[in-house]
Order: sequence, then structure tokens, then C-alpha cells
Amino acid sequence: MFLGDLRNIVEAFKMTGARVLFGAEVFCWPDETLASKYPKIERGKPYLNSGLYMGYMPEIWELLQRKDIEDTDDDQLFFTEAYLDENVRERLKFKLDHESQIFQNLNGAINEVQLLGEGKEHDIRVKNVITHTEPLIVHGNGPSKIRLNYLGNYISKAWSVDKNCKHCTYGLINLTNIYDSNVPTVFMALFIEQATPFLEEQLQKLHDGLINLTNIYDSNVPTVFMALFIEQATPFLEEQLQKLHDQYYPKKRIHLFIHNAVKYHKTHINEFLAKYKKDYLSVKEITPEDGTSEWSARDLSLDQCVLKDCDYYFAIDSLSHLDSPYTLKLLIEQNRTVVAPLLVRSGKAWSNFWGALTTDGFYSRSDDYMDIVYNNKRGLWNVPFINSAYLVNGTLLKKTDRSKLSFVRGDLDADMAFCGYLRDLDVFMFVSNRLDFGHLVNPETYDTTRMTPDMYQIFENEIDWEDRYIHSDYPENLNPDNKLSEPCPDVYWFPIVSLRFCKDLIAMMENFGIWSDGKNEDTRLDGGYEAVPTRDIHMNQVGWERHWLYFLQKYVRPLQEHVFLGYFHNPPRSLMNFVVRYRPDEQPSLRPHHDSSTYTINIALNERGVDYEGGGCRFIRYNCSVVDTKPGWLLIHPGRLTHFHEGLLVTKGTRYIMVAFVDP
Ligand SMILES: O=C(O)CCC(=O)C(=O)O
Ligand SMILES: [Fe+2]
Repeated sequence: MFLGDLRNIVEAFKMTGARVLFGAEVFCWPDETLASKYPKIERGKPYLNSGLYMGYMPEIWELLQRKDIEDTDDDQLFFTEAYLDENVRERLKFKLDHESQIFQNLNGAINEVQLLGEGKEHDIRVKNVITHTEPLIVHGNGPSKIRLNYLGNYISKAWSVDKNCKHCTYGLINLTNIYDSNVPTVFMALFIEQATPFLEEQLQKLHDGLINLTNIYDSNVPTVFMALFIEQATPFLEEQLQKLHDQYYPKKRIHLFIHNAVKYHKTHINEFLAKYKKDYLSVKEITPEDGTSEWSARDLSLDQCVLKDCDYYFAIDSLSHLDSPYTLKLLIEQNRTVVAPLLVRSGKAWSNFWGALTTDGFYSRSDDYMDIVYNNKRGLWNVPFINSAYLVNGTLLKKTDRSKLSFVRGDLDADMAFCGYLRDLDVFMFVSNRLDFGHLVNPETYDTTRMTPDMYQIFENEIDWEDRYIHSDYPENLNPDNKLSEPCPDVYWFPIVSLRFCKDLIAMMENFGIWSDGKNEDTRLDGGYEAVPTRDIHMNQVGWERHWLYFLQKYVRPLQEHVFLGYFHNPPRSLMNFVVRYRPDEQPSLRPHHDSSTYTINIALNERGVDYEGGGCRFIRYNCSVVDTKPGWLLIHPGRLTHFHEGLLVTKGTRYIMVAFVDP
């Protein structure tokens, strides 16, 4: 990698007084026994490396003529023998660049070569902190190539602090042109022959109408072989699939390949394909019953891609959420042989790339790893390992024999095998965080033996949980400009959870199925007695109390503080958290009572007029009832004294509500 221009290099060369100059290194290679024959030096690296050398043509010529050499012989040994001959050394003024004035060989010197100039405007250079020189050419000899790639993310004008990633825009292609190129040209003639009302709108409509046409002309868009791998039970897979489908790319140019190894997800895949299969150019599904291993499924996907003459191969794991619908398009436009979007587990240091490797090829953290993961630095990074989601140019797959590029290599993980082959082929792997592309979900605690396992993921996958289960209008609740909804005095009404939450919570309870019998004796309670019993199931009976209390603290408490000013209790304490079921033939109503709470929350889980008739909550002191409850909306009211209340008669169907007595 050249860090100075040729003039600087020649000037530095002249300063050395040499007629022939070779780089130096710390290893005496390929013949260690020659080490004792080297002249003693005081500083720097003693031994010759033949990866970099320069000199005057007559001397170089003479050096090359010195002896015959076979193509298969070692060039470094050839030059070493010449150098160790004192006569040759003197006559040719043959010297080594011991202190890396010009040549920096990285092998054995990785730690002494550091980046310089980060934090200043000018280009980043390298400095050898042992010799105090700034070498002009850096060479990744032996196993130091990954370090060279790392340096290459910064030096040679790749990066500067003010301009960030300067090499990112190199070689970009523009897909929008591909969309347009096939479209016939139209000569559009517009005549404005008289004064015309609303002409601006007319022009706008003319223009808008044209934009949609481009979608019709998909045929020229490159084909993408999209391979989805579901190798483990994965939270929030439905959303993951939807985001994949929502990628801004003509589906008629996508071959979809799915390897699903997880029985639990069969319904998700079936539902997805029932809806969208027809949109794709082709679909191949490998089901859990096929018993195909991850390795063979991945290899098969490569074969299929080549067979279908794909332009691109895009692999994605079920854990990878492409939150940006432009991810695929932008990766194609980035135009690198292998490029991955940076995906990170939210709030964690876990991502889909490694910044460095140990000598035996396993994970090692690079100096800039955290800066990249946290987007302190944005760019396109040459790294030794990527996984989870990546785009591969089809040309590479078509020209490379499967014995040189596949997912099978000894007993390595599939992705470690694949990246190992890419490194051996000298194919760079880039990871991009030029934009926010998406994130990784965390599958560690996902337990599919539960009914609605995603409901239990509020801790491990909080953002996904919130997306699915919190009402989309929730943030508006705390907007001070909005008028509060107060259906009865000091009874407030807020949208809080999604319809999906309601559906899943009911499913969770009905699956458990052991509703209380409505008697006063209740062994679930410390006192063993409930004065005003309902037919219910407590959250702790379905292992969801910890989750519920967190929900209470995070989403309910701010609403309480918003409407009942001056009362703070964090975290809220709640011993009674339960779902109530009302049925005409079971328990159809609840007699007037106080709750043992400072405040009570009451979330409607299903819909009056659809799922049941009657029902609602009446506040007796105010002779005020809330009957038109809405699924996902929460009522919050004081528990005692003023808010004596009753559950009204359900005349038909089943009414479900979620109740908690907060701060008893
Ligand atoms: O049916 C209702 O909405 C009221 C329920 C209630 O008051 C309770 O469970 O304590
Ligand atoms: Fe109550």
C-alpha cells in the first residue's frame, strides 16, 4: 500500500546512499541458519525481505543475472544469498532498509506500526513507533494481510476525520438507472393555449403519473438469489420476513430460497408464502422434514444461484432484521464483491462482523471495533469475517470452483468456513455502516414450548417487542398538547398495547386454561381469601409476572405520573396482576367493590359488539360507565374511596380484561 508518491519515495531512497535497497524484517526466512552470516546492526530489523525493493537499473540487472533461478525456487533465498556475499554487497551498494524509512514489512511488526493523524484534518498515515519513521510503502507479508486490510480502511487516503470514508463512493453503481434504461422514450408535448385554473396541480399530476411507470420496466434489473436460513428458533420472525419482503426491489427479479430447520416456524413460512409466493421470480423451500443440514443447504443455495445465472447472491439469517427497506438496493449499488450491512444487537457489542482474527482464525477484537459498532465511525470496512446477512456478486460464484468456495470446511461453522475460503481467495469482505441498515435479534432465551413465546421477549428483544406489542399511538399519550381522554371523573383512558398483544395474551391464558373457580377461597393469595373474586388467571401462573411488572414500570407508570400529579412510586408495586374472563354462563358480572390499590389499571383485550355484548365498568359515585371499551386501551383510576365500581353484566360471548392493582 503506497503512502507517499513516487517522488517522495525516490528522494528517501537517495538519502540512503544505496544503489539497491531491500526491505527488512525480523524473521530470517526461508533459511534460519543463515542468520549468523548477516552483518551485525545496531538498530532496526536485521534480515532481508524481498517483497519490496528498489534500485538503479544496472545494479538490479546485475543482481538478477548473478545466478540462474527456477520459477519454483525461492526468490527471497536468491536475494539473501547475494546480500550475504560481502563482495556483492559492497560493489552494488546493496543495503537493507533496517529502520523502515521507506519499506514497512508488517509481519512481526504489527504492534509497532500505528495509525497517526486521527483527530486531525489531514490524511491518516502510519508511524513506526519503534524506529520513529513514517514508512512510505506498507507490505502485508506472510500472515499480516488482515492487518494490512485493517490499515487500508484508513491509510492511502481511504479515510479522514473531516471527510470520513473517502473510498466509500469509489465504484458505486446506480441502480435507478438500471430501472429506467429499458423504458421507451416519449416525446411529451404540453400545450397551454389559454389561461387555465389550477395549472400547477395539473403539472404536478402529469409528473406524478409518470413515476409509477418505471416499475413496469423491471426486466433489466439484475437478478438476486435471496437465500434465507432459519437455523434456530427465532423471536419476531414474522416481522423479519415482512422486512425482507418490503425491500425496495422488484420481486420478479428475486429468486427466493428458504432453508427452514425449525418446525415451530413452519406456520410463519407457510403464511408468508401463501401471501407472497406468486410475487417472486422463483421460490424454493426446504422444510424441517427434509432434514437438510445447514452446511448442505447453504452449499445448495450457491449451486442454485449459479444454475439460475444469478447476478447477485444475498444470504440472510432469520436473526437479521433489515429495518431499512433500501438495504438490498444500497448494497448492490456499493458494488463490492462481498459486502454486508452492519447489524448489531441493540445495546450490545454483538454484531455480524469481526474486526480482526487470532492466528488460528477465531474472533479477535480490532481497535476500532466498538467505534464501528456504535457508529462513531461510519464507512465501508475491509474485515476478515462477516455473517448473518451479506451480498455476493454472482460473478465470483460462477467463476469459482465449489472446492474453493463453499460452506463446508472440516468441522468449522458454515460462516467461518465461507469466510475462510474468501480470505484464501484474497476476496475482500466489507461491512458497511454508511447508513443504519438494521439490527440482530437475540435468540438466547427464546422458548418455543411456550404459547406466544415472543410475549416473553420484552427483556432480550425490547425494541422488537415494543414494535409488535405497544400501541402505535402510545407516544402521543405523553404529548402535553393533547387533550386527555377522561370518560368518567378521574378515570383516564389511553391506547397502550396493540391488537396483537391482546390476541397473544388471550391465547396465552386460554392455552394455560386453568381459570379460577370464582370462590372467595383462593390459595394463590397470601391471605387465602378474595372478597370480590373474579374468574381469572394470575400473571405468575403463566410465568409472565416479571415481564408484566417491567411493562408496568416502563409504559404504565409514566401515564400515571402524567394524570395523577405528584404521586411517584417507582417501581410500581403490584401483587395482583391477572386476566379476567366474563361469560354469561360462568361469571357474567362483578358486584360493586373497592380495589386494594392506590390506582388500578384495566386493559380491554377484546371488542364489545364483536366478541361479546354488554359488559363495561361502572363508577357508582359518579353514575358513570365506560362501556365502549376499545381493545388495547387502558383505563386508569384510583382504587378506593371515590371510585367504588362494578363490572357490568356480559349478556353474550366472552369479555376479557387485564387488571392490575398497583401499590396496594
Ligand atoms: O369489569 C370491569 O371492567 C371491572 C373489573 C374490576 O373492577 C376488577 O377486576 O377489580
Ligand atoms: Fe375492581
